[in-house]
Amino acid sequence: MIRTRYRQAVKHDDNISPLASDPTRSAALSLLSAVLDRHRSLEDGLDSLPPMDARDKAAAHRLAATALRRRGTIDTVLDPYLKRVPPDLVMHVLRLGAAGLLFLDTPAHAAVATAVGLARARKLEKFAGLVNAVLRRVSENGQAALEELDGPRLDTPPWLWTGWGKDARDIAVAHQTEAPLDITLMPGEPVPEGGDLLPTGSVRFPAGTRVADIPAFVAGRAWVQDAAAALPARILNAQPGEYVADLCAAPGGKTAQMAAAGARVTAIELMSARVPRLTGNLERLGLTAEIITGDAATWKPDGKLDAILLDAPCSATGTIRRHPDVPYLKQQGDMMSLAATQDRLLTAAIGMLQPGGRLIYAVCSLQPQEGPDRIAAALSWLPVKIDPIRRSEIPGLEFAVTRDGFVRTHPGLWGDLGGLDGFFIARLRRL
Ligand SMILES: C[S@@+](CC[C@H](N)C(=O)[O-])C[C@H]1O[C@@H](n2cnc3c(N)ncnc32)[C@H](O)[C@@H]1O
Repeated sequence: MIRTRYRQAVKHDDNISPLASDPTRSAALSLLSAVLDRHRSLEDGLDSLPPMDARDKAAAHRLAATALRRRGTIDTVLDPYLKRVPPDLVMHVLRLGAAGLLFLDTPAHAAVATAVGLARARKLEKFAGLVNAVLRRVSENGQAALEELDGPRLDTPPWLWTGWGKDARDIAVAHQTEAPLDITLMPGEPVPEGGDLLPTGSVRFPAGTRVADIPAFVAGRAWVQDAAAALPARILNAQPGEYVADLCAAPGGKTAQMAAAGARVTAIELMSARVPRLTGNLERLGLTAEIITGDAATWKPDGKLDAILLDAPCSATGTIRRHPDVPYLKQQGDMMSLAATQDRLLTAAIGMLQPGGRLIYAVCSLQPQEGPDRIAAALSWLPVKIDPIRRSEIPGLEFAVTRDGFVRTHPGLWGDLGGLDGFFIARLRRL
């Protein structure tokens, strides 16, 4: 049955529209290939694109992100129409075409014709007939096929699903939709038009809002930061004049929060390539911090610190709805080395604090090995105690405070407000 369909479909080759490949689809193909074939991040892929119109680039990003977000579902829909698995690049052309057809309301003739044009432009003429035939089938039958499929499950790698325990389905459902745009405002800045003030203080705009269209951002009075990512610095609650460090700082959202609160901030960043973004962001906001390029685990502060924010390097599985490339860049096997790095940073951080000083440990991860397990380990060998986070410290998210006094957010929470990234946050005090 499947093979017959395929043979019949190939005959449609004669009807292919001569529409040439457009820059958006060509860029989207490069992005998809960067992530799936070369295991580079979407962000790196975007940086490597040739100069192009900003709107085309944004559209390419959206198309590639949708193909990644829904890859399991898309591949399942395509499968019956493929006699053999085609070469990777052809498969990506099909994925992009199907993403447009199934999830982005691209009209059938445009989705098919641009995919065929793209195949030809990439010297894949031999497969133009296949692309045409398969995508025609998807345009005819794809929506009906979708109704039979468990999208959240298909689009989530099993090791992640297992790690998310009872919340897995809620999280996976939330990943199917593009995240809204959240910003943090400088103290005293009024809520910009079109934005909704969230109970935790962040301001939210609908998904797809261009940050360049928000006057407060353009004026250097706001920065992009998910509502959950704004919580660690809010909970740290740096006071004017306090000596604090942001141990893993770039691109600087949390450094900016602490500097805006009037603290004396030292921001440390290991990757020199990420430092210009940190400095650039602070300059744009007119904020000051001492910036150190180096390993936070070996940095020595100028005296003991009042407070530390350790936003540790992690698997970033809490940010999948914003970064749908994460499941293709990280693997279960990475957990051990990330946990070891976090333990090293936690140990160093405690040594920098004055007695009674507070440490906020945060990870944008949903994996237990990176959150509660690291705190349990720290409690067993470091001179620290848990300082439980109180529900009143995160208004509107009281239910995210665990029995142990940690904060655990995930994208399935706040569903009516548009969700939020997954974070684990703990506050420790040096004994
Ligand atoms: C989760 S990101 C930090 C995000 C940042 N706190 C913010 O809110 O904008 C982690 C950062 O830590 C940096 N990093 C990783 N290991 C580090 C180390 N040993 N010392 C300092 N920075 C490190 C990474 O390069 C990355 O920029």
